[in-house]
Amino acid sequence: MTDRLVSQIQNHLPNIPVQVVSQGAEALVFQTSVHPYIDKPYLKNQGKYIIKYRPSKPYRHPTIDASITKNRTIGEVKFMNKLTKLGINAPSVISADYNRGIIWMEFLGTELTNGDISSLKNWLWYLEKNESKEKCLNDQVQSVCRKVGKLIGKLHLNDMIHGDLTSSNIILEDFEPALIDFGLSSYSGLSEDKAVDLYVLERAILSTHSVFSDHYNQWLLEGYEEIHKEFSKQGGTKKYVETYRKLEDVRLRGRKRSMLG
Ligand SMILES: Nc1ncnc2c1ncn2[C@@H]1O[C@H](COP(=O)(O)OP(=O)(O)OP(=O)(O)O)[C@@H](O)[C@H]1O
Repeated sequence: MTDRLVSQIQNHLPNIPVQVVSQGAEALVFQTSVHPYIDKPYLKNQGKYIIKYRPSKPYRHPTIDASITKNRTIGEVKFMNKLTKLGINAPSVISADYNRGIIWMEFLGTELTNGDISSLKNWLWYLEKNESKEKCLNDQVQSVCRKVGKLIGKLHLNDMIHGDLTSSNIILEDFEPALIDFGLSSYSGLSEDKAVDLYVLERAILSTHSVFSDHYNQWLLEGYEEIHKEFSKQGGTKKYVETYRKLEDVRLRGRKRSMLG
């Protein structure tokens, strides 16, 4: 399966060495050392780039498949470009081939001591496995969680919804978080949609980092509130209160659903 898809991308991008990073339901992610045009000095991690490839789905009608691939790729690129324009940390798009479902983007993150990529999930897991409780809950962890909350707050203040917030879709670069994976992203000013985005992350933190999830989630929300208060003249505080209220509703619905099975 992966071999077939790797040879597909190699047909699309001849002579570009690629290394598989991950295979999701929707896309394959590769790492490459090659920039499609020139080395751009403003990008971090020179000589390391990411190629996200949405392969065609053989079970879909070819015309519909081509249209879905093209629209999703355009949607993700537009979303990422808007983030870059707004100064919200996320990889910069370098190049895209909409018809083939390819996005060439900036590589973010570093290697942790154990060789894993510095996603929030891997970093917290590393601490949880190797360090004391004190270190897992120290000022640095608290500061990173608050920064993540602020980052998501910035996104929501711009009426942008990530759609798949998890600790693996947050990459740390010098302890500064950046968002990745905008395959399910959308635009909405509704507090309900923002609350669902927060709830998805809250549940992801609970299941992935169960021991300290209460602390992490509390700090995330504190950061989220803080950034809204910084924009209180633009209605930030009101927006925070509305979204927080909705979050409580969404949590309640979630609890009812799990009680009913
Ligand atoms: N810009 C980037 N810099 C560094 N690593 C990245 C970048 N983009 C993606 N990755 C790596 O590739 C993995 C998968 O990327 P992404 O989540 O965008 O793809 P996906 O196919 O939607 O994944 P999934 O279906 O698992 O959510 C990430 O977890 C991360 O490890």
